[in-house]
Amino acid sequence: MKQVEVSAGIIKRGDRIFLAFRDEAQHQGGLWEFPGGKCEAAESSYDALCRELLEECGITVGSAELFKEVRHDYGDKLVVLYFYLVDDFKGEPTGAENQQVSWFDLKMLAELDFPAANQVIVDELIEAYC
Ligand SMILES: Nc1nc2c([nH]c(=O)n2[C@H]2C[C@H](O)[C@@H](COP(=O)(O)OP(=O)(O)OP(=O)(O)O)O2)c(=O)[nH]1
Ligand SMILES: [Mg+2]
Repeated sequence: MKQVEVSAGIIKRGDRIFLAFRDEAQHQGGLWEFPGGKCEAAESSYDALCRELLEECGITVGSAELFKEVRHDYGDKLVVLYFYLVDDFKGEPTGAENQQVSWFDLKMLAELDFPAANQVIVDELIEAYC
């Protein structure tokens, strides 16, 4: 089965989180995501995070720490996700690739639809900050 390593950023400012909406045509489309993407060969997960957040959201990561590593089998794809907590960044995040984006109150996250691999992250964020 296809296996991919992905870095994603939990972009946090106070008690709000910046999310992007995955296009219907994408794998796990029509769901909210923490912005990010696939790690390239010989690229660290941290470097992939910084590159993807610049490409997709136009921000420069100042510092970020690994929040949790999640391995999830979607049946058609095995995904290893490195979720980083990003609370220091330069620039104002936008949908730099024309994707729909929004800031959400942390307590709102429970109401949104995410890919299955994200459920544990949403639960832990609400537990930690709400
Ligand atoms: N970015 C991101 N991907 C996620 C999350 N949760 C989750 O299961 N995924 C899965 C969906 C995809 O199978 C994979 C990420 O792929 P991607 O489409 O974002 O990769 P990419 O930005 O490099 O895009 P591409 O141009 O290579 O298609 O990880 C999440 O919160 N953020
Ligand atoms: Mg992506």
